[in-house]
Amino acid sequence: MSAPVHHLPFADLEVLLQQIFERHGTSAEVARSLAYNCASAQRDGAHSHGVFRMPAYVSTLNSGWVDGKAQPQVEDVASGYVRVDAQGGFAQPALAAARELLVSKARSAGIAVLAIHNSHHFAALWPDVEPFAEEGLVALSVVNSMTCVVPHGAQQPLFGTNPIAFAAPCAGNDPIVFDMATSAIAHGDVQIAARKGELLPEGMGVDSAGEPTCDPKAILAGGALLPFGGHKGSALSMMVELLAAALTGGNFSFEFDWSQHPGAKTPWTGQLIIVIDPAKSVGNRFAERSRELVRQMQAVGLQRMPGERRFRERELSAREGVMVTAEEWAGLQALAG
Ligand SMILES: NC(=O)C1=CN([C@@H]2O[C@H](COP(=O)(O)OP(=O)(O)OC[C@H]3O[C@@H](n4cnc5c(N)ncnc54)[C@H](OP(=O)(O)O)[C@@H]3O)[C@@H](O)[C@H]2O)C=CC1
Ligand SMILES: O=C(O)C1=NCCCC1
Repeated sequence: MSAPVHHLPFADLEVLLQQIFERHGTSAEVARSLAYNCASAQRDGAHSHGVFRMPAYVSTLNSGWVDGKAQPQVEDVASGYVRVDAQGGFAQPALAAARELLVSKARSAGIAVLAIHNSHHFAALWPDVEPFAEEGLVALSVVNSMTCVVPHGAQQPLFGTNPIAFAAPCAGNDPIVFDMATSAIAHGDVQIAARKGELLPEGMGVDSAGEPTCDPKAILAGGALLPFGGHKGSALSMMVELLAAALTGGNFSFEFDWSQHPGAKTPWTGQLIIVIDPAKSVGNRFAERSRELVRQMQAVGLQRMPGERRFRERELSAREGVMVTAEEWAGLQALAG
C-alpha cells in the first residue's frame, strides 16, 4: 500500500512555509524568499531541498547561528561587478537585493558577476539561475557548503558538496538547466536514504575508518562523501571553494565552527553568480543555437535533458497540487504550531 499524501495548491504551501519561517524568527521578507524557494523545490520534485529541509531551517534559526532578519548590504563595485554582504543571513534575500543591479550590468557590459559572502545557502541552486534564462540570459552559479567530502587522493574530508548550476535560454522550450553537487551524492540524499533505511550505490562514501561503505548512516556518523568522477569532480569542487569563498570573501567549507550552536545546519559560506547577455556576441541567435544542440542530442538518442524531470514534475504539480507526504505534512503542522 502506498503512503498517504496531501496535494496542495502551490500558494497554500508557500503561505504555510512563510508562517513557519516567521514564527521562528525571520523577517516577513526573508520568510517570503525562503518559502518560495523551498515550495518551488517541493513542487519540482527536488525532494532533498524541499520541505524535508524545514526542521533543519527551524533548528538553525532557533540556535541563533543565522540572522533571519539580516539586511543584505549591496556594493556596486565596478561596471561588471556587484558584491553583497549577506550580514550573516540567507543567500536568497542577498541575491534578491542585488538582482536588478546585476541584470542591468549584465545587459550593459555583456557580463556581470555577483559575489555574495557572509551568507547561508541551504537550498537547491537551480532557483538562483533559472530565472535569468527566462529573461534570455545565461547564468552560472556555485556555492560551497560544509566539510564532508574527501578530496580525490586525500584521507580526510575537506570540501563541501559544492554544487554548480547553469541555465541558458532555449528557443520554444523550457530553459536548459542543470544543477549538480560535485560530490558523488548530495548530503541531503544521504540523509533521506538513512531515514528510509536504504543502502547507497557503491562509490558514494566512506565510513569513519575511511573504508568504502554503502551505509548512509555510517557516512553520517563520522564518515564522509567522495567527489563524483574521481579527480575531475574533485577539481571542480576545489574550483567551487575558490570561486564561492576565496573570490567572494566568504568562508571555505572548513572554516566555520558551528559547534557552539547546537541545531545549526546551514553552511556559513559564500556564493558566486555569473550572468552573461548572449545578445552581445550573437545577437538574438543564442536561444536558436541552444535549440539546435538539443535537437541534435535527441537525434542521437538522448531521452532526458537535465532539468526536464523537474519541469514535468512542475506541470504535474500545477495540475494536481504539490505533493507532500502525510509525515511531512504532520511535521509542517507541528513547526507551524
Ligand atoms: N546549497 C548547497 O550547499 C547544496 C545544494 N545541493 C543541491 O542538491 C540538489 C541535488 O544535487 P544532485 O544530487 O547532485 O543532483 P542530481 O544528481 O539528482 O541531478 C543533477 C543534474 O543532472 C540531471 N539529471 C539527473 N539524472 C539525469 C539523467 N538520467 N539524464 C539527464 N539528466 C539527469 C538533473 O536534472 P533534474 O533536476 O531534471 O533531475 C540535474 O540537473 C541540487 O539542487 C543542488 O543544488 C547540493 C549540494 C550542496
Ligand atoms: O545536500 C547537500 O549536500 C547540502 N544541501 C544544503 C546545504 C548543505 C549541503
